[in-house]
Amino acid sequence: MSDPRPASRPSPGVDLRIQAKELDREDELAVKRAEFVLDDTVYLDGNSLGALPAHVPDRVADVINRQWGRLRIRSWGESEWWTAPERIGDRVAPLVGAAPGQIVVGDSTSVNVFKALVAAVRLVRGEGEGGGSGGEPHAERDEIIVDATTFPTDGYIAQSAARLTGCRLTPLTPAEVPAALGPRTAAVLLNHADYRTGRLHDLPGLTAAVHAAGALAVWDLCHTAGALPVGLDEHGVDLAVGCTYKYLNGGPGSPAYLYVRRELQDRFDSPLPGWNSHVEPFGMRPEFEAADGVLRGRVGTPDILSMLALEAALDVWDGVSMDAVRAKSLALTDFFLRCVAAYVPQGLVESLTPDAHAERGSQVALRCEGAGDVMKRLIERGVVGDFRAPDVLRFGFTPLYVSFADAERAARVLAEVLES
Ligand SMILES: Cc1ncc(COP(=O)(O)O)c(C=O)c1O
Ligand SMILES: Nc1c(O)cccc1C(=O)C[C@H](N)C(=O)O
Repeated sequence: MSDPRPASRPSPGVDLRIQAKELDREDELAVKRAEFVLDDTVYLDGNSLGALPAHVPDRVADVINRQWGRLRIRSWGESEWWTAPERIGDRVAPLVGAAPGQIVVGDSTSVNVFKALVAAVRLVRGEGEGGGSGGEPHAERDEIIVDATTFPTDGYIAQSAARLTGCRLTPLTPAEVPAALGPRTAAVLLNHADYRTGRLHDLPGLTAAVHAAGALAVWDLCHTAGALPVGLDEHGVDLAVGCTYKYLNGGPGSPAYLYVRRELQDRFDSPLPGWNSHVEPFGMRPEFEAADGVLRGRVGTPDILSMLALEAALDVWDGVSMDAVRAKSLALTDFFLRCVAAYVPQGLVESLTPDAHAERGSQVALRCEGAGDVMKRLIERGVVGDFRAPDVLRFGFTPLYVSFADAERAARVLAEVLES
């Protein structure tokens, strides 16, 4: 039988390449790409380590050469090093929907998970400094619920926090949480997006359910901050943490952040009180007296070089609307999935990422056989994603610098690798 299609009909590849060009032409965020150091690889690993904003090296060089090299100790005041954690916290705040004065930057995400979770249990029980104000103390609450699908560090820290507070730890998928909440639940630690599948969890709904049970919600925003609107204040989140080296492009090991809702701050009793969280750090007093506000979330000397690299990196967000970022992220992941469906023969990959926009973060996870080897070959061919054991290919879409042409090329090269 002859082919009924007209001879001039373009292949799906030509169509998709044309569409990618059109989508890139219409993309209001496309101009942002020039603000990053990128080469001709397709970089889809910004959900692990964000790309370098081009102006950061000069700013860091100034911090090293002038602030450290010439001003030395004077820089704690003159270069405003001392106040960097709260100042940069206020730069992160609008990106996660928080009013100023509720975020401090510092330490790793793991350390901040520990602070937030232990403090949440103490808050609910009315323990600690000024304890019991603002509500009924619930000393009998002795359960911490943790997302069973979490990035491992949160699970490990939750185990330790449970041991230290005398709580039992209940690992559950986020969908199972509402039904499991009860009068003994103290705190619930959840991920806004699943690091493996890219599934977005219902932060407003789950936070409301946790509150209805009289418990507190702690959210890990590592995979959503800088990728979509979070709305911490709007949704009444109690405590939140996140890293800054993924979608916020702060650099390898850049400091994490801790959000403490304003109404909880005067009762926030950190399990890691350090001299930087003291009301009078240079008083060098033997007894601890917590500082006011979110400063209580600080611990020791801030890691200034990383922190000021992050501060510089945050400039790329000036004038960027998180709604535009979300719209592009969804369009990119939709388009990538469409290209994968068009190029990759059926049955070779299975998407673990939900189709529904309301359930999708900013990455696509594809399950396939030999995923580790497939990712190695993709990287050799200039498409950088990552592999998560045992069988997941992860592709992160950072709307500030990933283009639709990148998405099309990644799917095309994936098909070539899988067919070779
Ligand atoms: C959800 C989540 N939490 C925490 C971490 C890591 O925390 P840390 O910054 O302490 O390495 C990661 C990734 O590294 C993560 O994906
Ligand atoms: N933090 C990382 C690191 O220090 C080395 C390599 C990877 C990472 C990551 O961020 C992994 C990431 N959280 C993940 O979602 O898998």
